[in-house]
Amino acid sequence: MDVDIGNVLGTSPGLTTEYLDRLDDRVTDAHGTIEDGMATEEFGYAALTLPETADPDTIRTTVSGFEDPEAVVTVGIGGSALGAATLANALESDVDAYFLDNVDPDHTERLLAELPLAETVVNVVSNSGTTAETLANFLVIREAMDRNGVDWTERTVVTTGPEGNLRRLADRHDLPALDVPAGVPGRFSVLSTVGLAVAALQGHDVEAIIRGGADGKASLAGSLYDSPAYAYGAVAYALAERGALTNVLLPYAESLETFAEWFAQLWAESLGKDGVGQTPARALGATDQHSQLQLYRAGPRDKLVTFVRPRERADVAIPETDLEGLAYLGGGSLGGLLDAEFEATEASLAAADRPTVRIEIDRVDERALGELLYGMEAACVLYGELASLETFTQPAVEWGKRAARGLLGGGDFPEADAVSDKRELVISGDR
Ligand SMILES: O=P(O)(O)OC[C@H]1O[C@](O)(CO)[C@@H](O)[C@@H]1O
Repeated sequence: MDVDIGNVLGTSPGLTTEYLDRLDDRVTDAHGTIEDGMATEEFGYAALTLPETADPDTIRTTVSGFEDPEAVVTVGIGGSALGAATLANALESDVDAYFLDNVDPDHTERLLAELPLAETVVNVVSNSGTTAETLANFLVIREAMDRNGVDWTERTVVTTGPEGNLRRLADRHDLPALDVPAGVPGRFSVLSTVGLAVAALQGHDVEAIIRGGADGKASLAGSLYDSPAYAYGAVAYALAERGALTNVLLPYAESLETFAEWFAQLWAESLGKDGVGQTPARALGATDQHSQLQLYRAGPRDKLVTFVRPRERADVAIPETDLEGLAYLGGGSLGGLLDAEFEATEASLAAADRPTVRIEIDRVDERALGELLYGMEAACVLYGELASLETFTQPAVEWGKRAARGLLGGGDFPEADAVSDKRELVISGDR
């Protein structure tokens, strides 16, 4: 993974090499804190040791009982689904991967109708074992299997913490079960059982993914000039301090679209604390050049645009054409056009003094994905150290959970009362 930060120098907002040199002293200190945290497997920092602690054999053995599944559906949400989805949507496989990570009845009903239930593995993932959406979806899919004469206990694998509903369920029905590694928040758990069980079921090279993470870990160093991940985390932090309060994650590869979704949770849930943070925006190149680029180039100077692209990819030729004015496309390729669009968009933002960072990987394969995912996690941890944040917790999400639970009669939560205090000013279209 390479990180090119040249296009944040002299932009507006922007940085200088003199400032980066001064910031580098703080990066050195932060790296020391991160290394200490890794050495003691401290909560959160333990995520950055996963390339050494992840156990691909246990993952493969645990899912080996499912002979040649046609599909795997992951029932989980947030970090319990997005890492596996990033890998599944980036890599090709004959085993179809689906994700039930919402409780939209229309979507769930359509998915259940589509799934070959008797040939599907249900991969239920929840660290806490109490997440309402996950448990509700599991109960629904289990009932669907019952209704279709499929023994759900033969089709289900569980990944969860040491206690809770899912652990008890796995014990009661002797289900294959994987442990969520201790001290690893969901959004940092892709390089563990949480993110890798689906990859194993889909026949991907799990060891290569972990090796990529190890490449990322090996590239951590006491200077941002020696560590792509720290260079990115430091620059994102410094630009946020200068008003770049939105970070547009813009991959130039359809296979990395879900990676942007994974990044959004990592960045928002880790760095949105105490009234500060940098809002992750998800976009896709070249498509969003025709929908959002206007704002990035001519809107408020409050964004960093992070390009992510593979240097190599398959390609498709564009046939020769006599269409008026389009001859320049004929004989080229879609990949050549995508590359030209990327270079032009990057240059367009630079010409408007808008800060951008270019993250490049060799290709979208297991090892490069492992390094990219690890690198973004390390960048996030560094940003959190520089900003003195509680990077690994997410207390703000609990209020809404209690309110929803109270509304559903799941306990006496004052937050639920606040729902009825909603201020109303409805402008109706009804005539
Ligand atoms: O794995 P669990 O406990 O179901 O949590 C799922 C997700 O919900 C959150 O806890 C937020 O509510 C995320 O941090 C986490 O990734």
